[in-house]
Amino acid sequence: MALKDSKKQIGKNKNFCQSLAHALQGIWALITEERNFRFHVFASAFAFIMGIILKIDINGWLWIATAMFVVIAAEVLNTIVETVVDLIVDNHYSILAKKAKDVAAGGVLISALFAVIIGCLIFIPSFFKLIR
Ligand SMILES: Nc1ncnc2c1ncn2[C@@H]1O[C@H](COP(=O)(O)OP(=O)(O)OP(=O)(O)O)[C@@H](O)[C@H]1O
Repeated sequence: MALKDSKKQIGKNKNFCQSLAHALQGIWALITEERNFRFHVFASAFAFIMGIILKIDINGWLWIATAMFVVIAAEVLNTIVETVVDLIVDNHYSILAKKAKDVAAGGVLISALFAVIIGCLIFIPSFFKLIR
C-alpha cells in the first residue's frame, strides 16, 4: 500500500511508464554506486571495440554478447544479494550473511572466467586471421 502522507512509494507501479522509470533508476544506481558494475561495462565496451577491430563473424558476436550479458547479470544479482543482506543484518556480523555475499561474489567470478575463456577463443584466432 502506498503511503498517503508521503511521496515515497512502497506499493505497486500503476503503469508501464512508472515501472520503466523505476527500472531506469535501478540501472542508474548500478552505474553510479557499483564500482564492479562499471568495470564490467568498460570491459564489455572494450570487447565490443575489439570485435569491430578484429572483424569477428556473427557467431563470434553471439558468443561475445552472451559473455557480456552473463557477467553483467551476475553482477546485478550480486548487488541484489549484497543489498538485501545488508537490509536484513543491518551492519551486524552473520555467518549466513557472509556465505550469501561470498557465494554471490563467487558467481560473478565464475561468470567472468567464462567471459575470459570466450574472449580468448574468439579474439585470438581472429587476431591471427587478420595479420596473416
Ligand atoms: N554482515 C556481514 N556479516 C559477515 N560477513 C560480511 C558481512 N558483510 C560483509 N561481509 C564480508 O565482507 C565481504 C565484502 O562485503 P561487501 O558488502 O563490502 O561486499 P562488496 O565489497 O561490496 O563486494 P563486491 O566487491 O562484490 O562489490 C563479503 O564477501 C563477506 O565475506
